[in-house]
Amino acid sequence: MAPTIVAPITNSSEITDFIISKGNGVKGLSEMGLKSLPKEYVQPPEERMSMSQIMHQESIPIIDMSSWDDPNVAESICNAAEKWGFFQITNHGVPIEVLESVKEATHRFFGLPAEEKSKFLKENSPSNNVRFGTSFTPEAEKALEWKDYLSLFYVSEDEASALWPPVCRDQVLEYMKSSEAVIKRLLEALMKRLNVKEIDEMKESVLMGSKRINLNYYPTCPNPELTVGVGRHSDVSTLTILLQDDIGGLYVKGDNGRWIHVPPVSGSLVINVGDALQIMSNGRYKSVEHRVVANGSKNRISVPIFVNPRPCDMIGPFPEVLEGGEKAAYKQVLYSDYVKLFFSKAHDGKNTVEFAKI
Ligand SMILES: COc1cc(/C=C/C(=O)SCCNC(=O)CCNC(=O)[C@H](O)C(C)(C)COP(=O)(O)OP(=O)(O)OC[C@H]2O[C@@H](n3cnc4c(N)ncnc43)[C@H](O)[C@@H]2OP(=O)(O)O)ccc1O
Ligand SMILES: O=C(O)CCC(=O)C(=O)O
Ligand SMILES: [Fe+2]
Repeated sequence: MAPTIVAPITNSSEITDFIISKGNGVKGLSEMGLKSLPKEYVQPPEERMSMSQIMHQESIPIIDMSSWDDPNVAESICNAAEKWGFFQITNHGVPIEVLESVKEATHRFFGLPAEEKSKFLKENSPSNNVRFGTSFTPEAEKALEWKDYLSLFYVSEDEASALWPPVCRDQVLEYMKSSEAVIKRLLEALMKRLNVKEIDEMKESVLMGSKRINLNYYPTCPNPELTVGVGRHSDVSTLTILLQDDIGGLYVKGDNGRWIHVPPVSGSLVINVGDALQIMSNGRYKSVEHRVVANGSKNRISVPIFVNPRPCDMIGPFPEVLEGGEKAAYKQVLYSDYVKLFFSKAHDGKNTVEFAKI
């Protein structure tokens, strides 16, 4: 096949057109072999990661879930959710082959030609529930983020069969299905500590009534020190179950404000508390700021499953948490209002949660 000749991209509108409108993403830009970072991606110094901000001696807990019935396991999960808001789990019951095949499927999707991927851009996608994009909210961001993504909001198997990209659909569905048991176990343990004895239908809906899965692709970057893969944010989910590959680059904010690396552990899943669980637990479990650095020599992928309330659910502190006389720190908010606020602005740390504070 004759090589495609690509003219150099020089100005801002050409960048936007090539990356956003034509569906090449930052992957397309990276593959052109550009020597320096376009100015649109240069983050202000306070948003870049410097070595002095990293705390090398700390690490988030790694919890072995093989003896699930041992009360120490549930205890470790709740302690980690209170102190760190982040932990890794091993022996979680999701087969390693399922994890490997969803990673392969992610590479397959991003390996498609831009014309194929652009069928899922917001303007072209057959549904709002399937979206291929780049950065986070390019229209609201002063500086763009070095990441492309495919975001899939799960409605039903039938909808997924009809609308999700066939190159990754089955593997993504399998990963979602096989992670259900561990998600339930985690939530059961976390609820017990909140005095919620049973996860009835109402609680199940508000804790895990909707799911979104993102396939993230962070291409090699010419000046990784000047930009970010994902800027500082907390997730708006109840819990996030994240599969990362073996490259590394995810950092979590520790309680002294410095950043702790989440090292890839083969076969593990990273779990983090989202804003919805912080609100429902009245602040007992913490959604913690995290970010992803760009990489100068390697492409990285990650696959988070965001476990959420349903968009139509009202969320607020559970009555069981307030039974002992604790004052509510958050009001009742409509979850879709909360998520729309999150998606309407650039990443801004933990600011979204202010919307729900009393
Ligand atoms: C992408 O990079 C990210 C993502 C994240 C995500 C972290 C999370 O925690 S995701 C969990 C989000 N929660 C849910 O999906 C819960 C359930 N869903 C909803 O409540 C709704 O689907 C909705 C998201 C509120 C959308 O409501 P709808 O009424 O259908 O309206 P839309 O027109 O579809 O969207 C409204 C508005 O939201 C933005 N948006 C929607 N989906 C996405 C998406 N997948 N990615 C980015 N932005 C999205 C968008 O601004 C829409 O406005 P437009 O004018 O652009 O249409 C963490 C870190 C990352 O880097
Ligand atoms: O890629 C990662 O490791 C984390 C991505 C993330 O924080 C997100 O998609 O919300
Ligand atoms: Fe996140």
